[in-house]
Parts: sequence; C-alpha cells; structure tokens
Amino acid sequence: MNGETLLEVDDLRVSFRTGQGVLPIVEGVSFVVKAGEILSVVGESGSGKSLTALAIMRLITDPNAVITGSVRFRGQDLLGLPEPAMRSLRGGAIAMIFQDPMTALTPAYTVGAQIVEQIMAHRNAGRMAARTRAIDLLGAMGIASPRDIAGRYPHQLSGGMRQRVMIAMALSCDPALLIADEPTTALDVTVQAQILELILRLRGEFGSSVLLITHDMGVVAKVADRVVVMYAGAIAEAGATRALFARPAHPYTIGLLGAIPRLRGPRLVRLPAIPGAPPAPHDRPSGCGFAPRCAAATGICAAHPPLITHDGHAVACFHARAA
Ligand SMILES: Nc1ncnc2c1ncn2[C@@H]1O[C@H](COP(=O)(O)OP(=O)(O)OP(=O)(O)O)[C@@H](O)[C@H]1O
Ligand code: NI
Repeated sequence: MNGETLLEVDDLRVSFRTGQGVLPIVEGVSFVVKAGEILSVVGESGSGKSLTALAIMRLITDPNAVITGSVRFRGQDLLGLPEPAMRSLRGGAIAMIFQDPMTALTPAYTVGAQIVEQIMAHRNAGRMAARTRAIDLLGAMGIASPRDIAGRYPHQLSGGMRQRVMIAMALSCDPALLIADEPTTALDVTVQAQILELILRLRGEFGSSVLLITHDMGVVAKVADRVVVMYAGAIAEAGATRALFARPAHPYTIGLLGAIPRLRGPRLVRLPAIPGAPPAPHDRPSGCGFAPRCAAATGICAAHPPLITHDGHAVACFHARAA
C-alpha cells in the first residue's frame, strides 16, 4: 500500500425531485480511497450506500436525480467527465460488482464469452489472448475447472460461482478500483467467506483498491483497512477499522458493534441490536439523524453535528465517547 489517494469523494449529495419537493438522500459524504486499500462503507438499509457508489460511477439514471459535490479519480473530476470517457473508465480502471451478479451478466452468452468481450473492449487484446486471460482469471478466482465453467451460461451456475465470474470479469481489465456493493449478501455463509477471502487476495495479487459496501460489521472486521459508517445519508463515524472497533465513539457505531455490555441480573448480556429503525428519507430529522434512536441524545442534537476529525478518526456527534 503506497498511501496515494486514488479516489476522492468530497461533499457528495444526491437528491431526488419529487411532487413534494426535493428529497435529499445522500447529504454530504466525503472520503478518500487510497491506492491498495480496502475501504468499507457500512450502514443500515436506506442509509445511501448504494446511491453513493452509483453516483461515483455515474450510474444514477433517474432524470429527477440531482447530484452535487465532487468525485475525483486520480485527480480527474468524474462528475464533469463526458459520458464516452466515463464509459471507458467503467469496467476499465474502475469496475463494479453488485449483490446480484445476474444484473451484470447477459443470459444469452456463455460467461467465458462475456469475459472475453470485456477484455477485448477495454484492452488491445486479440481474441486468443483474451480467451487465455479469461481462463486464467477464472482459475485465479478459485474455480477448479475454469475451461468448463467458461463454457457455461449464467443460469447454469450457482450464486457463488456467478459472483466469482463477475469478480473475474471486473478484474479482467486490471481495475485500479473495484467497487463492490454487498457482494456477499445473497450468498450462504460458507460461500460468503470464500468470496471475502477472494476480495482480500485481490489487493495482494492484483493491487486493486476496493470500496466495499456492506451492512455487516463482521465483513468490515474481516477485510477493511478503514471504514466509513453511514447513517441517514451522512457519515456518522470514519477511521481505521482497528481503531474504530477498539474505540467506537458514535452511539450508532457503538450500537452496531453491540459494544456496550450491560449487567442484567447476574449475567453480562450484550445489548440487542439498536432498537427502532432508521428514518425514511422524507422523515429524517433536521438535526442529528440518529437522535430519535439515541440514548445519549439531548436538546443540542436538534442541530446537525459537524464531522470532527482527530488523528484520522472522524465522528459526527455532540456526545461522542472520548477516545
Ligand atoms: N430514484 C429514486 N428516487 C427516490 N428515492 C430513491 C431513489 N433511489 C433510491 N431512493 C431512496 O434512497 C434511499 C437510499 O437508498 P440506497 O439504495 O442508497 O440505500 P442503501 O444504504 O444502499 O440500502 P441497502 O442496504 O438497502 O442497499 C432509499 O430509501 C431509497 O428508497
Ligand atoms: Ni444498497
């Protein structure tokens, strides 16, 4: 890891024009992904994780979407890039994989043919060379008989195998950045672990940076170097995974980690998952989004807490636990 900044997201905002006015969803998110690192964005459903990723990739197609802020990849502003240039980045220097690989795979072609097409479209490779590389990649994904799998159609493969194929396809053009949105959520636990191992190995073997979106703190603990915790469209807390797990400062992170053991009678029990649910986008409070669910909330939380960074650990909470 050389620590160089690869992706820089600054005050990213995504809103939608609706009949009732403009609905903000992503409300000013900033983070960087450094070369060779795995950064995880974690948060409950509806916190704006996927829209953040889609905005970075310029894949929000809703004509009512309003996107502001800046996204820089290797210093280049992606939000202002002409679409043809953006298209050649996608699947090239920046690749994305989704929860459901079927959305990215075409049912009518064998998976081998799709990887070959991808390689030929983004690199100056002939069909033979592309085919060799496709087979090599499938092998590198831990697929025991890559030639056999390359000849199959997506629907002939298991969910875990399809996810491997999609990762192989994403890596086929040596992306500097892989954006993975809940890549293991649809898989059973064993396959989940295998896919995470695979993502972890990518950095070593391919040198890719990874922006990994998940709602699972266990996944974060396993693979992420740094983590961004999102709540109701904003960053609640961000920092190095180890520091954040050792000393979570935001009540939401503390809740996510189940980190406050409480004495109940003679037994030490963990608090259950955070009671309540995140606010719907049209129901978000004007101040701290977490306040309605927060045991520490007071009057001051009616204001929006600024994200304050200290030693690389950022927290947006008036009642942040001291580090
Ligand atoms: N085109 C749209 N118009 C209006 N609202 C939208 C649109 N697309 C998404 N949203 C809303 O934005 C919110 C955030 O969505 P997003 O998919 O980014 O959340 P997420 O954090 O990825 O959640 P999950 O864990 O469920 O994937 C959701 O409440 C969703 O309903
Ligand atoms: Ni999502």
